[in-house]
Amino acid sequence: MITVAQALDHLFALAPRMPQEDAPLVRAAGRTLARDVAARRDQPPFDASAMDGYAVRSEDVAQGARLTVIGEAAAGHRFAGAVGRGEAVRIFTGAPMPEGSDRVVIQEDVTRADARITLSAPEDAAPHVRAAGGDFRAGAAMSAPRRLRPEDIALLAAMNVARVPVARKPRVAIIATGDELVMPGEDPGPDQIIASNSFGLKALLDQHGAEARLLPIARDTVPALETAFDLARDADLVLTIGGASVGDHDLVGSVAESLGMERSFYKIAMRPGKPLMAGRMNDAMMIGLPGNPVSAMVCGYVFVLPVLRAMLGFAPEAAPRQSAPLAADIPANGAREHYMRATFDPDDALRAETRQDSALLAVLASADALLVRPPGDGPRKAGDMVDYLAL
Ligand SMILES: Nc1nc2c(c(=O)[nH]1)N[C@H]1C(S)=C(S)[C@@H](COP(=O)(O)OP(=O)(O)OC[C@H]3O[C@@H](n4cnc5c(N)ncnc54)[C@H](O)[C@@H]3O)O[C@H]1N2
Ligand code: MOO
Repeated sequence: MITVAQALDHLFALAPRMPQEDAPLVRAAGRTLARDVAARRDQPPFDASAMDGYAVRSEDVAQGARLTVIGEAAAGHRFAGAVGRGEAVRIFTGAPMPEGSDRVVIQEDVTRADARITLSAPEDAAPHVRAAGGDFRAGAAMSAPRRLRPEDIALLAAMNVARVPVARKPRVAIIATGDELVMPGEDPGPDQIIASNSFGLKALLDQHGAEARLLPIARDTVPALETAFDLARDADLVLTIGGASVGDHDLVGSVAESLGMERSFYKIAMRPGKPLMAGRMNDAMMIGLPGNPVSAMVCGYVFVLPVLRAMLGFAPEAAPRQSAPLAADIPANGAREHYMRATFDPDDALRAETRQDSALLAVLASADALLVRPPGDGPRKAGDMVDYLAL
């Protein structure tokens, strides 16, 4: 069996990089920027007023000073003339500063009578002017790769980038396998259960930038699996769930190989998730996940998400780990890296769940983290620092 780190290296070597495509701004949130983009203009493009008030020359500002209002500047409408000594221009937030003026006195500090204003003691000495290019200059770059957040979309819009170069969404085909499975909402027979982890994986992958598709459940027969792989032909990544172990009905590996899958590895020294397999399948990549619901989800976090990020153009890196103190003693770990379901106490200490069976979705759903135990780790005491993956 190989280690988790070795498996990740193999997976990164198999992961196809997504081509670039253009997305309109309104569709770009959550997508991954595929190359650096540059601002097409300065922002603001002119010195602009930051307040509603009067644009003046700063040498004219004194308590009791009286100035003549010679015109108006509003956002989108500049004042055509210039402000001379003893003059002011009525101005509103966002308007270009008139020539000659270098300061805005806010209207709260002014008494107006017809075309005359009198300045009272100013509340502050701030000029209330936003300098041209003060936010960003033309040519300023947003660097790729970057998962575009709503604030990035706003910045791209201000940069006048209407179409955004993004990585194509990786197409992931998810194949749940097993005679015992029915879809949620169906009427299960007495020996049947509801397919669950396929839905969890789709949610996980879609949330992280994939376009995941659930194929019909494949029965434990060679023709059913062949049909499922055929339906997955256009995928960049084929994810199977179940049928990965050593039982008589575990056919996924052999059927995939008969269809041209070149296996890269099978079995990892980890718990849960041991019977993971992966390989190249024609132009796509195939990952065979173990069927146990928690095993499949844990492998989703530990392997599939880092692969997805690599496909989107991010550096090939393991899922980020954090550390926290243990809430209670835990016994020595075995020879496999253990991803234990754990919750945070109110004091932020991490508590391993007592029940760690890889079939228990309720335990996984109430967990905050996967506590990572290295292979052969000795017993640990409350207060010891441990690594975890946040869920
Ligand atoms: N003799 C051995 N038996 C098993 C071993 C082993 O090393 N030697 N490994 C065990 C481990 S660890 C795991 S994990 C499982 C993985 O088996 P498979 O990948 O072949 O999965 P299945 O047998 O098809 O299913 C296991 C379990 O999960 C349920 N399942 C499957 N798919 C789904 C789904 N989409 N949604 C919900 N539940 C699903 C299935 O009904 C089974 O209960 O093998 C152990 N056995
Ligand atoms: O590896 Mo299995 O995934 O331990 O339950």
